[in-house]
Amino acid sequence: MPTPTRRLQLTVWGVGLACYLLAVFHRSSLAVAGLDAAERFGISAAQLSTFVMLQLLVYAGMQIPVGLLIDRFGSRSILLIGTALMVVSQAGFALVGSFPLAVAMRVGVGVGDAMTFVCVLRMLSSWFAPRRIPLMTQLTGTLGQSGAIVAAVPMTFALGTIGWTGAYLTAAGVGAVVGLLALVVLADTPEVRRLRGAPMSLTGVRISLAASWAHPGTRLGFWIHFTTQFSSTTLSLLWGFPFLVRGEGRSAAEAGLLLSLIIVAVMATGPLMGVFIGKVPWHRSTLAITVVWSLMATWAVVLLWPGDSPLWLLLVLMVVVGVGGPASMIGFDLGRTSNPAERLASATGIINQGGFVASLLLVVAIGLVLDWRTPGTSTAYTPESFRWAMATQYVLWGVGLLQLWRWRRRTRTLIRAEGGGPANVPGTA
Ligand SMILES: N[C@@H](Cc1c[nH]cn1)C(=O)NCC(=O)O
Repeated sequence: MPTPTRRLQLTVWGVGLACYLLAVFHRSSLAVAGLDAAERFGISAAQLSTFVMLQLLVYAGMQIPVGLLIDRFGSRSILLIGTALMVVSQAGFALVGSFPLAVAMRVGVGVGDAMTFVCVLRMLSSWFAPRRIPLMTQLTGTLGQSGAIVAAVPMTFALGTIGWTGAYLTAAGVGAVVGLLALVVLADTPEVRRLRGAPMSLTGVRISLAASWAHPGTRLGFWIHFTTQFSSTTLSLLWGFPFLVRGEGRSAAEAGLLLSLIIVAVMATGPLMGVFIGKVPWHRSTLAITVVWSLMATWAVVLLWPGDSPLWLLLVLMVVVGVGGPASMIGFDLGRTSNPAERLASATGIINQGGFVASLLLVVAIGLVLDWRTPGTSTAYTPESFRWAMATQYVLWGVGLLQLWRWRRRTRTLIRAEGGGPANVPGTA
């Protein structure tokens, strides 16, 4: 294949990244508007959290269909549909006044969001040489997370100045501009603008998914994503603010700054991890396991600390939690090196479900435990109830680590059987 110029590669990557950043922005744009949303739709805090749960549910549930659609219709087409869906739904969210319609619009945003990341990763694997993909993948995941900062700062400003409808319509407008850019610039591969895979019967779909799932590398990728990401997703999307304010006695301003540190840690460590896994692919899972142990240890110190944790400890916690994000991307690299191109997107979709399923389970578990440990129907959760609730993470880490070890052993055995080894991991050269 003719090598595309570096400039063209970077242009395609930049536009794909802009689409993903926009998806993260749309996904996070409700986090700063909680109070306005409660007032606008006349809903309680519990109903507000259904938005987040629904969003995670839709995201996770869409991953396999989206992966299959990409393998069949190409990443460009699916990415454009996803971006258009987010624009229309976000515009609808700006205009509707009832809770059920608002929920329907958030589902639309969630479906569009679910289509974005897997498309961008699939496109990268066609545009860049295999040795560059780990770094480009990390850069995409890392820089894309800044969409959450864009959602936090300018969105708060827009809500305060031009109001709900103006702020969400502006967000939709920005999305439309990025969508147009994607329409003009993106191509599935350097040679083919609109790639189409073979039509798939239901049996074909079943066989392809079963083959991806049967590969130990896909399974290892799934469990890496499952185990490393949920702490940061859950804190960022819902429980971080109440945990820091009610559970750790921090002011609202301190809590906001601490949560922003998660994104700073993502930005700082993502590229380093990309370089590491590109150079020592054999130890991708070792790095993921190290991050999981660090998460477990740091959370243990915070939860066992007598009284409120000191600020330095919460700073460390946010950094370690942030590192979990880039660590989860290791899962995608395992998916890439374990599956052929024609089922790469569906394998990526399977892996991408891991962290979001775990986050959904955790969001629900924290809510249930908080209610269980708080007397009556009060939502004045105590620091003690937050300790119990946050400790539910250890169940997910326990299950995840066991599976991680199991599938890492099998993946390594398979690589050795195929003639590879520590110095020579197939698909990484
Ligand atoms: N693990 C995340 C991305 C990430 C990278 N660094 C921090 N987080 C992930 O799976 N992303 C999928 C998505 O749609 O955001």
